[in-house]
Amino acid sequence: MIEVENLTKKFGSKTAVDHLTFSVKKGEVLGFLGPNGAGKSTTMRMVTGFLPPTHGDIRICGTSVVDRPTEAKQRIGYLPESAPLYNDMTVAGFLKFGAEIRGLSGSDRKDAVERAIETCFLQNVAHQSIDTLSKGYRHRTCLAQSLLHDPEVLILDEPTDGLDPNQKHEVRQLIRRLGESKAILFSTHILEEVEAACTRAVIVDRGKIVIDGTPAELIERSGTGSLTDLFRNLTTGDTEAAA
Ligand SMILES: Nc1ncnc2c1ncn2[C@@H]1O[C@H](COP(=O)(O)OP(=O)(O)OP(=O)(O)O)[C@@H](O)[C@H]1O
Repeated sequence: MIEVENLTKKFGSKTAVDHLTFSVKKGEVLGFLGPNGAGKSTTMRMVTGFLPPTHGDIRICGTSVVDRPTEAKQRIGYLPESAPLYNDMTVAGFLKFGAEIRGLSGSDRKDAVERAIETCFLQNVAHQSIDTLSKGYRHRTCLAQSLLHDPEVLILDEPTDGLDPNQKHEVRQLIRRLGESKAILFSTHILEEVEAACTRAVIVDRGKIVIDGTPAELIERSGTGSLTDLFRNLTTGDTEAAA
């Protein structure tokens, strides 16, 4: 459902993403790992059609994001790294607004908002103003907006960043559950997330994939049973600092 082929992004003389090729099938949750500056967010922004690639293409359910971006984006739910929220709206009001933007109206809009609230366990805060929410609930509200149109593909940029351990656990379980019927690509630099939420993971370093496998395969490849050791052996540390 997600096919990334030879995806490359250059910013001036800097190559942020370097000929990446991978795919994600329905029922797969692909963890996208790498150190700071490895090219994760740049890749996510190209996959979701917000940034044009220098080379390469992305197909969402067979539709090219480069050639037919509007059609491709209709099948994607996207949680960006710094997800935007309107603080003066209530949770339900924000989701209703999001559903309207997605072209839903009448009972379809009402059903979409109710389903997103239920899926992300937002019932208790549905009528609360967003500026009064804890970080975890704000995060879940952002996740809920990405689900409104029941997309086949979900792209989540560091979906557990800044959450406490209980909230991280809940969001990982939610990702796993959603992954049963969708194709999910999510970026993280938290290694425990590979075992907790992914069916497969890739590690990128300086814009290139350095390993691709199931959590069990990655642990075996580490030689020590530690994903941290594998990560440290395959990556070069902070790319910004290295540059
Ligand atoms: N708009 C831009 N202009 C110039 N360079 C950029 C731009 N966006 C990203 N970069 C550079 O591209 C590289 C990859 O950045 P990116 O944000 O994709 O990394 P990341 O893996 O998401 O990092 P982090 O884990 O810190 O979020 C970095 O060296 C970054 O400085």
